Amino acid sequence: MIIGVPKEIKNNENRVGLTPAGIAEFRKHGHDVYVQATAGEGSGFADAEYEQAGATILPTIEDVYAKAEMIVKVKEPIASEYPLIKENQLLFTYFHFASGEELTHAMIERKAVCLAYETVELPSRALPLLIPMSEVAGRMAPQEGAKYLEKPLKGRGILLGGVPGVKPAHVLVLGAGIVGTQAAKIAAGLGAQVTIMDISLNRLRELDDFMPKNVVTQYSNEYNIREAIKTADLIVGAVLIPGAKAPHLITRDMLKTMRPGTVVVDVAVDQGGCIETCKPTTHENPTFIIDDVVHYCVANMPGAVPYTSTLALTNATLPYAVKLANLGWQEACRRDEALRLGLNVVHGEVVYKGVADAWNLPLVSVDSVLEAAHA
Ligand SMILES: NC(=O)C1=CN([C@@H]2O[C@H](COP(=O)(O)OP(=O)(O)OC[C@H]3O[C@@H](n4cnc5c(N)ncnc54)[C@H](O)[C@@H]3O)[C@@H](O)[C@H]2O)C=CC1
Ligand SMILES: CC(=O)C(=O)O
Ligand SMILES: [Mg+2]
Repeated sequence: MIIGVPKEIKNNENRVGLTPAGIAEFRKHGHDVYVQATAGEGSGFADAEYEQAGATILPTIEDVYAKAEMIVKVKEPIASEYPLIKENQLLFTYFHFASGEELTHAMIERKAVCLAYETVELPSRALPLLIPMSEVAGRMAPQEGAKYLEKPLKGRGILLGGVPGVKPAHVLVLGAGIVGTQAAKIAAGLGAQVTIMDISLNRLRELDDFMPKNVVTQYSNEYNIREAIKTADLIVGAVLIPGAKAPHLITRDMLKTMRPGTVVVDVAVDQGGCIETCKPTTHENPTFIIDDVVHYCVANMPGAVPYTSTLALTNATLPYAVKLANLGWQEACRRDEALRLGLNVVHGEVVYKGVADAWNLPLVSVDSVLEAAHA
């Protein structure tokens, strides 16, 4: 198969879809890989390293899309990339369709095969291609929150860990999955008083067993959230209903009950956000203020730490990408239920329920597109 790796063009997105080690793996299996010039630079990989590993460097993004049968990248295509996408081209990347109506319609129109990292799902319900970036974003959330809590950045002016004789900050984490757990762990490590909420009691039981004493678990419901936000200094949004729009756990009216300078880091913004007032922001301009609450809603947080993130992401994606190249997407998805769940939009049809529901589009069964592709 011919694989293409374009340079990411989203604001401050410094990750890249394949490392030189990934190129070597593809070459071992007899595939050809084309990498856009300087695609790996932001993650510390020079063109020469890709070439040594067996890739061909192409000068422009147009060249890469024109050559490739499968595109391996990081973030969803953005508008200038839409016209480059070819019918039947396989795109293996994050899409977050449930928060991107224009993107959904564009991919339907291009008749591409969109296999989304974030909905590849194991029988255990774990999301193996989301986990590594959730680990990164979860660990970043208290770090970013701590920064924006500083007074010159419009926060309350409170130190997460306090000091002897002065109370630490209160950090509220909504969602106790990968992002939430990592965020709670780091916030606790910095000395904050942490409350973590989830609707899964089993998950809260697990956390209760291994979290330090300054992390308290609490069931997530509107009553408890309304109470907790009154005293929270930093709120981390970390809920997920896979492939679907995030529920709004903090609504606009609730902001007025929060203290001025409270910071919300809505990591779930890539699925629409769990705080109603969150809108996606960029690393260039990460925050905005509504009702004196500082909103940090960067949809590609790991893009800011590409030296860590690219390796973490490609460790997880590469075996799946190689499987897709070896077998073709149809056979790979027939054999691997996890990959099959990654199919979101195929040849102009929406095949993932969360996406169809989000934009009121007809849902077509994955089986029927796999059958059609077989025929
Ligand atoms: N902004 C960014 O750069 C990044 C964003 N993310 C996003 O972060 C979000 C969370 O991801 P993960 O932690 O990997 O998901 P996860 O599936 O591991 O955890 C989500 C948790 O939310 C819980 N939940 C669902 N409804 C809830 C409710 N009403 N109240 C409280 N908890 C509820 C679930 O029970 C689950 O434990 C996703 O939207 C993901 O795409 C992940 C990485 C980077
Ligand atoms: C998961 C995601 O949206 C990211 O890593 O950017
Ligand atoms: Mg207020």
